[in-house]
Amino acid sequence: MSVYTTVSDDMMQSWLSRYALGQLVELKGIAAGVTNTNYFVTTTHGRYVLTIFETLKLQELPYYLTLMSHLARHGVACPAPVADNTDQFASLLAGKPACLVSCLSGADISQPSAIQCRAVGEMLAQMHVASATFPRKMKNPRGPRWWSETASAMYGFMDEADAASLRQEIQFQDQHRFDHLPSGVIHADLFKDNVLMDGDKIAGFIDFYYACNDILLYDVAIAFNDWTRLEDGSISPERATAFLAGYQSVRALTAEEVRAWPVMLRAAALRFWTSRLLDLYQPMAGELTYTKDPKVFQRLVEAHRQRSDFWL
Ligand SMILES: Nc1ncnc2c1ncn2[C@@H]1O[C@H](COP(=O)(O)OP(=O)(O)OP(=O)(O)O)[C@@H](O)[C@H]1O
Ligand SMILES: N[C@@H](CCO)C(=O)O
Repeated sequence: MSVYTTVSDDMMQSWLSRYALGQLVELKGIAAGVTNTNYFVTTTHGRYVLTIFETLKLQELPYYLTLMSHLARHGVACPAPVADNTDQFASLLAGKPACLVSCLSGADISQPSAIQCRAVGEMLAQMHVASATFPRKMKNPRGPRWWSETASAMYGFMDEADAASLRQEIQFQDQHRFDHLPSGVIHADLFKDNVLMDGDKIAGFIDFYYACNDILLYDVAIAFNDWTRLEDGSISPERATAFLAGYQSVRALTAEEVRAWPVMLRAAALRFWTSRLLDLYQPMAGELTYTKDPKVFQRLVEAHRQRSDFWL
């Protein structure tokens, strides 16, 4: 259950007076989610999602919220933040930064079909294209420097063979730089649990709080590694082909991107291998973590090393 910050009906009603959204009808905590507190808020005007940010600061929010607003305005399926009477997307509630966004239909799915993978690939490309005109910039806090430094702090916790495999991957990635590839705004965490599906349609991408400016192909690889992976850890060729066809139906990959793809798949898997190791061995104080298994991404890195077919 992740309602870390409790909001009473009275607090909510009073905070809602900042908005042109009518009167509070119902306030209901959302159990899913790990990092933030989320509520469904029904008012006399409609249904919204309240997010209370447990770690991000008020001054850090404009990048993410104006990005979501920009994307929603361009027709990308994602929640639209609602501005208050002072034209701000976020303000303090119960002493923490909070915002309201539109409530989407649909639910996340764990076993996507090829058709659903195609739809996600297509919407991801739409997001990349639409964000080309987004003016703000954010560096990726979890790029190559971050994973090198984090891995150095993890080797001591790992058994020797696993540490050697991680070291090998960091060294391999150090020999490859992608600064020449197309870059832009990336979601950076487009896993299955961050997409709400309504049948075969994308109801919306959510959880933009790792979004940043980086290589577009890296975003494609992050989503690909999660959406096309079967429960046994192997990549489904049907899902893989459909996902990439969906992406390329909107934005064709350049020849340089196609050449970089095998290395990028490994980089994207390395990023989550490292973050899961960090969550396992050095969880943040007070954080409620359902620790996710780092081995899943270790195995994926190692499988990508052996591959000769990359679905492109
Ligand atoms: N705009 C929305 N419309 C409908 N449901 C939403 C919306 N935003 C979030 N949700 C629901 O709330 C749940 C939790 O949201 P989310 O995954 O963003 O939580 P978080 O704690 O902020 O992030 P994380 O779990 O990635 O750390 C989602 O699984 C989804 O069911
Ligand atoms: N999607 C991440 C967790 C949130 O960043 C993972 O599965 O490791």
